[in-house]
Amino acid sequence: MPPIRLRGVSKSFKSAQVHALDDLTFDVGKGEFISVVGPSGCGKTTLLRLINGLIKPDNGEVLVNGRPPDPKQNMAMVFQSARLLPWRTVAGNIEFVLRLRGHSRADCRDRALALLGAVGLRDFADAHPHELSGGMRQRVGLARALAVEPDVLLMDEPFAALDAMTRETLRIELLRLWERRHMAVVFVTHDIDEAIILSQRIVVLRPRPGRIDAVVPVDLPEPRSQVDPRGLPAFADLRRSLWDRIHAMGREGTVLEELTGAFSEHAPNRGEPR
Ligand SMILES: Nc1ncnc2c1ncn2[C@@H]1O[C@H](COP(=O)(O)OP(=O)(O)OP(=O)(O)O)[C@@H](O)[C@H]1O
Repeated sequence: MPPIRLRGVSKSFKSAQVHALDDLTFDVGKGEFISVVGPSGCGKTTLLRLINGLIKPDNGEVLVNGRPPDPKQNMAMVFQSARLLPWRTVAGNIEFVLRLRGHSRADCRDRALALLGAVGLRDFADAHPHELSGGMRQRVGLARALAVEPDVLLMDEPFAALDAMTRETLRIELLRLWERRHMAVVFVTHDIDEAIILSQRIVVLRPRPGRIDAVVPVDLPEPRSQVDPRGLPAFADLRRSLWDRIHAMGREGTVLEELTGAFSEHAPNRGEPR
């Protein structure tokens, strides 16, 4: 059984009369890194919330390690902002999660320091969140997520609020951690290049209701923490084909506005008529 399995999953928000997701079926394999892309409102965050069990599907089945999602499972989520406890130190934020899992005080401290070392923040263990930059706080968020040794890691646009250089550094750090630990990752992003750089497969969603438009394999060299694929012709081809797919959604007249807003920063041929 793969770590994540979805079969015919649909979800509506009746109060808002929104049919958010319709008939989603796919698996995420052990140690697989997949990204989910699609225009604003196509249901990416809803998909993550279904996988971590915060909400339940109306139809179909979501299984994590063969069971319905349960907060006690080894699963972690990273959001766009790290949501740290401001009154705790950096190490204290990680220790807190470990204490909840029943680790001894001394063990928590050792583990927290090791994790902070892994994300390059060992020297900031006793600082408070307000003393850190946005990128550093996201690193702490990542370390805290890894503290539970998740076999499923869900990430909702974790680098979207960061500047380009910090984003680049954190991508490489994430890849290094994933290459070492090989957890199953579902990474939501608006950034097509980021999706290609990080993933082994990309799930493209189309909106209203959110459906799978395609599941695209990324056949580029690994380990990606060492081989930057952006100069390769295969990268350009894949980027082009993803963009063609997304523009085709726009031509169908369903999503042009959202696409222009959400994807324009990275669109090839920006501003050129198509
Ligand atoms: N709790 C909720 N109640 C009502 N409607 C909701 C709720 N959560 C999501 N929706 C609606 O479901 C649809 C999908 O939302 P979702 O946040 O999953 O999209 P998204 O692809 O993550 O969007 P974005 O890229 O803008 O973050 C949207 O139309 C949204 O308004």
